Amino acid sequence: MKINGVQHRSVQVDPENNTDVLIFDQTKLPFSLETLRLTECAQVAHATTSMQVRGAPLIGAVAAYGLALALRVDSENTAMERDAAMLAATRPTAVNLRWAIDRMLAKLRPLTPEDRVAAAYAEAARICDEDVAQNEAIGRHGLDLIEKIEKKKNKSGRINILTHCNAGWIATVDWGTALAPIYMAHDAGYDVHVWVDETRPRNQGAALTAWELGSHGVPHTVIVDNAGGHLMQHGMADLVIVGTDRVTARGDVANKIGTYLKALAARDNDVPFWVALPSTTIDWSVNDGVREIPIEERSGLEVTNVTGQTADGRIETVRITPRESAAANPAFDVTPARLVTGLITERGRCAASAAGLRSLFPEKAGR
Ligand SMILES: CSC[C@H]1O[C@H](OP(=O)(O)O)[C@H](O)[C@@H]1O
Repeated sequence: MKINGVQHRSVQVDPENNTDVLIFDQTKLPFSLETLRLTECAQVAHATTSMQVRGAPLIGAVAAYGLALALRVDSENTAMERDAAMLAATRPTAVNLRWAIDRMLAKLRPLTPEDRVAAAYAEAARICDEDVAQNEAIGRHGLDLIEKIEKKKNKSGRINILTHCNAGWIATVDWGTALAPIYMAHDAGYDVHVWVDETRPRNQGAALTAWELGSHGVPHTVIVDNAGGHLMQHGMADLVIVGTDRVTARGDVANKIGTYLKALAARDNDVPFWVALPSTTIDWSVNDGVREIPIEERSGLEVTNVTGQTADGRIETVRITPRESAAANPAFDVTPARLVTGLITERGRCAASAAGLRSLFPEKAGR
């Protein structure tokens, strides 16, 4: 995505040394855009658990480079398997992380240790290039959906889309998933406006989606997470598009906490609820999302404290609850397929069902 006319990806290898991994520190946004230089595997793991880097497709891509960094230190089997397992364990819900590590190991295990470093960087680069192409295709298939909705509207041409959390270009290598169709619709001249769920507790919407859309000139309004149902009741949302961290073989969708509640409100108000994802987010090995998808439990401090910028520009974290109050912080929830209007993938749109997914990915049918 372009920022001030300069093309950016969310992860790249430093062209100066073809070794170090460069990401944006997403915990610094929207107040500053800072590049983080990762030179060893442990730094990749920390960046992932601390959410300096986040977003299902992106944490997979960065973990792939993390394994390449690890192999530079020790490319023997024992170290490779240990470092791969450590990276895969950094976050449990986004299947892209496990998928990327498994793909890297499948490529690297047959090689001699001497050949592994170069092969790892090359495979990680392929993962990144594929993510960009997949997300661009998601954008095109989502744009077609927005165009259809725009034609059906009998009021002003403005298309109001609600999104939850951040599934933009900064959550992927580029383009994003849920935001890719929005960028393309905006660039195509459609009057698109986005209701941006703040997305407590880490405020990925208020801090990241709002920053992304504002940087690209897309009209948007930040709202509290609990306002979405009201807007839908009053016909102020034409469409909901969200990203996802894991979709099951029957179309159940794990995504940022609060997504399920949005889907319930959308169903109650006949608002189309679409989920955008590259096929690397599909977990063909599970069906029942509520029972089978591991939900990350994060620190309660993310609930009891908030971080923001003071009037004189300082970044501060303050407590918003009594010290003695406990806090629970499940980071994701699962929306059953029955509440999902459809899935937008790089191969097109389909119903959130086993048959729908098989129609787009027949090679996975026999799994
Ligand atoms: C295309 S990002 C998909 C997904 O990942 C985000 O989770 P997190 O911010 O915890 O990494 C969010 O659930 C997005 O919808």
